[in-house]
Amino acid sequence: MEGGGLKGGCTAHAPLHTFEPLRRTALNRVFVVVYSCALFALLYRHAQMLLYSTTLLSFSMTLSLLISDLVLAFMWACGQAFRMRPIRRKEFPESLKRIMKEEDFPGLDVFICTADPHKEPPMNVVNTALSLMAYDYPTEKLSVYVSDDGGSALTLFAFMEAAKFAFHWLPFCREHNIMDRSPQVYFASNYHSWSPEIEKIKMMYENMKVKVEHIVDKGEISDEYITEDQQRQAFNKWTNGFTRIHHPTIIQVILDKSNDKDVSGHCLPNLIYVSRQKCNSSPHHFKAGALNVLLRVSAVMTNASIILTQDCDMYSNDPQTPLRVLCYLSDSAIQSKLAYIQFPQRFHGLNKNDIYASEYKRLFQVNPMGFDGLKGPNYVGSGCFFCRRALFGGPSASFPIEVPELSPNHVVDKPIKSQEILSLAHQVAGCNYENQTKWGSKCGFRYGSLVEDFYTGYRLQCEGWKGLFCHPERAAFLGDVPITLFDIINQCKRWCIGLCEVTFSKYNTLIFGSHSMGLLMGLSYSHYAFWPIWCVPVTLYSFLPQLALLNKVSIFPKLEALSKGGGMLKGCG
Ligand SMILES: O=c1ccn([C@@H]2O[C@H](COP(=O)(O)OP(=O)(O)O[C@H]3O[C@H](CO)[C@@H](O)[C@H](O)[C@H]3O)[C@@H](O)[C@H]2O)c(=O)[nH]1
Ligand SMILES: [Mn+2]
Repeated sequence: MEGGGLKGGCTAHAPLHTFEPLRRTALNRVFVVVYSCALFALLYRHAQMLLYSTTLLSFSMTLSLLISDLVLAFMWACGQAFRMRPIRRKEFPESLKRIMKEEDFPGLDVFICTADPHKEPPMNVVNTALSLMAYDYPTEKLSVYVSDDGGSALTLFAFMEAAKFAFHWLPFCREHNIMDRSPQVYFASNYHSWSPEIEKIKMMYENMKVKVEHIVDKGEISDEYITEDQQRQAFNKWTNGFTRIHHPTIIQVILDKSNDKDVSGHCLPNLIYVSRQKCNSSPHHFKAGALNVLLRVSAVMTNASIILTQDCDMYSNDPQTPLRVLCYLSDSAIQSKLAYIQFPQRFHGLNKNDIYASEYKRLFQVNPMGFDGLKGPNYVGSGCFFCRRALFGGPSASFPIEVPELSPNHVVDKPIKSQEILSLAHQVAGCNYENQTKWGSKCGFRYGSLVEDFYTGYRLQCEGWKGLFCHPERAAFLGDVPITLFDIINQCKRWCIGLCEVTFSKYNTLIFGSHSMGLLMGLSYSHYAFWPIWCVPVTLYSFLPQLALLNKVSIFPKLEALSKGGGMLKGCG
């Protein structure tokens, strides 16, 4: 990307970031050559066997072997692209202060997506939001937007409670310099010493938790919990005809940085609840649709130049994360083409040896380093900081957008709760707003695949944007893995369908991808896009040995046959 060796964005004294190639790269390249020769020999043998086969049985078995091994060889070849130039990066947030004052930090809009209060408990979503609101970042530059695709009053209620708790929690984190800023994680850990102050804030948290869990269990908010008129007005929007798939837009500014100060007098970040309009007649495009609504609503309200997209089950595990991001974004050498900075998805609650292999370490931690040495990692949906501009056209040309207020250059000069801002925000969150616009095709998060993250990152990189992989030792975010077999199979099915949608479109990673980004990037993306075809060799290989045994056919060469130089098998020949 930026040349070889140990390099980085340098100031006069210390670098903000460096990177170095991994040591085994040369060895990997030699291995690829040797192993490719072996693969060609194997495929040659299969082809020869096919030509010499005499019975239908031996023919079909050899053909199955040939197909399986062709698929395996193709997947292997794609995977090797990651090993051609893997790099490891390091950033030095402590050097940041020397070149940048806090007043000059860019704005940061955080997007959290949730879709179902029963599958994604509001208490978890609230913990994610609190951990992000408590970032070590100037609060007047920070806004947190919550997209509720479940359109649930329970989620809104949970956030109203969370806002009250934030008045105490944020100054508490700052004063005690706490690392675990998700209250649930902090109070579950037992390393902090007891003090009356900790006990007091823990009580507050427990009270909130009991209240929220109680209303979620009951499925409705009883009158006793609604204390303010403003709250009552908000909940009145849940009228009789309101369902999760058919309802009007609800936008609620829960915290407003220009008015709300925490108990120590510091301003609080904006906290905005958004449930976009849903109607049976127009497609909602799942998470990509939700993110595009947030992109527009946030443009109208705050229009920060950096956006963090976050799944509701992924809390922040390190309050310094945005400073790491600034180490890259403030480097003018890479700024102009940089679309996003991806952190790995890491998970908590796995047992030490991860016996169910839920960590997907290769997918989320190893392969992205390989991508990073080329044009950058794929976007994985959560833990990713975008430059807003990247979602509005290519690196050299952005196109005019239908409403000037949505443009990334627009400066918001009205209070967030003003009537003009609120009515425009409602308008851009409507379900028919995107008709006849470029949203989802050229602008914003891209539609057309169930894996909108993979597809969006891919399309951005095809346009010429670059990504960057940031993998600090302490996990920046920690999330949940699916824990039931049903959930895992469902996730797997969703990913496979989404990837097939990309593979069988005109944006095929092998053809379009290699053409736009070069062969290695095309192969790397194909390693994911073609992931569903693993099922071909896995299925064939699980039946072949039994069939061969039953029919007394041997499918692997015998040593003596090989030493005679023929390689033909008695049974199959
Ligand atoms: O209509 C929808 C569906 C989902 N979501 C949210 O999208 C996120 C991811 O959905 P989930 O069902 O948890 O999918 P996973 O397979 O666990 O997620 C992985 O795969 C997705 C699709 O590739 C990515 O979007 C995610 O970021 C990535 O973590 C969650 O926060 C949901 O609340 C919505 O907002 N609206
Ligand atoms: Mn998930």
